[in-house]
Amino acid sequence: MKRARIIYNPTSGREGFKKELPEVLRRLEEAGFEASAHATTGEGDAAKAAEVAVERQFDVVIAAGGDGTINEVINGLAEKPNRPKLGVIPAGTTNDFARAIRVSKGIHKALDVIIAGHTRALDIGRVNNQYFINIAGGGKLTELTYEVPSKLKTMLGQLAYYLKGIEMLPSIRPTYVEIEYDGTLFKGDIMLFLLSNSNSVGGFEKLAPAARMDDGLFDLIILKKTNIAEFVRLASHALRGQHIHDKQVIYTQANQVKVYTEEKMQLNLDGEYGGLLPGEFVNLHKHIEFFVPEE
Ligand SMILES: Nc1ncnc2c1ncn2[C@@H]1O[C@H](COP(=O)(O)OP(=O)(O)OP(=O)(O)O)[C@@H](O)[C@H]1O
Repeated sequence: MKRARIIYNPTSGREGFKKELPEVLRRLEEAGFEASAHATTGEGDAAKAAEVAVERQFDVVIAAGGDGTINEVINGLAEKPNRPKLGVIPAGTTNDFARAIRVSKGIHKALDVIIAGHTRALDIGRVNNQYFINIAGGGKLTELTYEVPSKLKTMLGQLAYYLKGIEMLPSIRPTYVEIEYDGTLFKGDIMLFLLSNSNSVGGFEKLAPAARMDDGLFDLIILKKTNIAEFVRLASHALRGQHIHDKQVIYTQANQVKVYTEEKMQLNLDGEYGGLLPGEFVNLHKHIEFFVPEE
């Protein structure tokens, strides 16, 4: 019998998963799994729970929560040699990663995908000793994702980010960076850089239009120094995927990217604070097998 370990964040989103847990366990048992669950207790706990699940030789790990929880679970699995298959149940405020792998938002629909059993090996990113699945970035602008209080996010969802973004806009300054990508060197002042593994980022579905999750490459976006008016114009273009040809934007693909900074620059990994740059990013090709809908 296959064994599945659910790792869920009882506080994420509108706390909906907790209520559904008994039914989720029942359905997994009915589908032939021996299933058990771990409720995370706070920061870092989902990663630890994932490591324990590998040690206990679970065949499947199911991460239920927002992007933060899935990111932690990946961090717990990434360095292990015998990685279990990973199912994702989007139950957070931001579920960019689930959207990227076409797992729809309802808990039971997501569970259907896991029970159906179709999997695909996907790339993940590593920077210094941390892992990310969807996106890494730096620059003042990316910092707004963790300056939004989580209570506000629970209440307002995506809107909370936009409100915070508008509030922060006047204080966003460019930063001098040197970015080396697969042998090419960029030097200059930037508003932000993003390394994306998927094309679904913070509600911008067309931010990295060429991104594929199993091509061994990141999509690299560098937004050079702009004023506020230019920035607002570019953001509206980005919603339609029209930013990639702009002269203020570098858009390319790379397997390895090094980012050097002189002043302090925070690293954002999947929407959470990931320490300070500099960093060396590597795309780990088809590193984890995910349950995805059959195309
Ligand atoms: N029991 C808990 N109490 C408080 N925080 C927790 C608990 N378990 C996990 N967390 C933290 O919540 C973070 C965010 O969770 P997650 O991404 O699953 O949900 P979310 O609803 O999208 O949350 P957020 O909107 O805050 O990103 C996790 O990275 C983790 O540090």
